[in-house]
Amino acid sequence: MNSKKRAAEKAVEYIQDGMIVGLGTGSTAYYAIEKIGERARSGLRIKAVASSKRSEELAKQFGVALVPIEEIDSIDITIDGADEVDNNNNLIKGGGGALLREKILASHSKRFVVIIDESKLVGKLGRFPVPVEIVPFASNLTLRHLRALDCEPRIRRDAENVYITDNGNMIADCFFDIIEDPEILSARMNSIPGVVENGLFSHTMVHAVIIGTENDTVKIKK
Ligand SMILES: O=C(CO)[C@H](O)[C@H](O)COP(=O)(O)O
Repeated sequence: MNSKKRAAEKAVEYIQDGMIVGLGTGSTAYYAIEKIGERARSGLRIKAVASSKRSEELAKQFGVALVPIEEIDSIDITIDGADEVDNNNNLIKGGGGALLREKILASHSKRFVVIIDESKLVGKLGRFPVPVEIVPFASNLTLRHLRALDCEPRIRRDAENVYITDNGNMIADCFFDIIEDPEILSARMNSIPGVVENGLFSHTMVHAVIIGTENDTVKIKK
């Protein structure tokens, strides 16, 4: 079993009967959704909300019952991947383009459990570009504001075309070197008109990080 799958399957052990479960997006979250489906077929009764159209499709494929997000008040547990995790459990997310819905789910979750392999661990964030969801209107001007934060923003493309999120927006991938203070940077980014949300997730949201290692075990970082 690979490391991502090992982390995902460990996280799924936290799920109990009757819970509302947030489904993440990406290749690690895939294994979690697959495992939740397996447990559902063995009798686990849960309802799920998805952070992307892709994860919604996977849930249907694996037989995970979905509930419209408008019908819930809170989420018991969300299980999701990350692109980088620093020493304090701050995250960069959104490599899969789903950061806005992922952050909404995480912020309403009693437990937000992050599943990664060891390659995602860093001392300080910044090796991976910070994805920022921006509205298409005046995106050139929004990029100018982002550039003033000392990064090189690039509009994400999907082969030939500009990548469009599930919310009809664009992603600016912002290349920094080292991010010294993710909280301040996140606040600065979100104060720019035209920015919808950014991919920096505060450690204050994170309940646990489950790391699948190469040697058949998982480590849990709180
Ligand atoms: O934030 C995400 C999607 O928007 C993913 O969780 C992140 O990109 C990690 O993906 P993977 O598990 O495929 O490495």
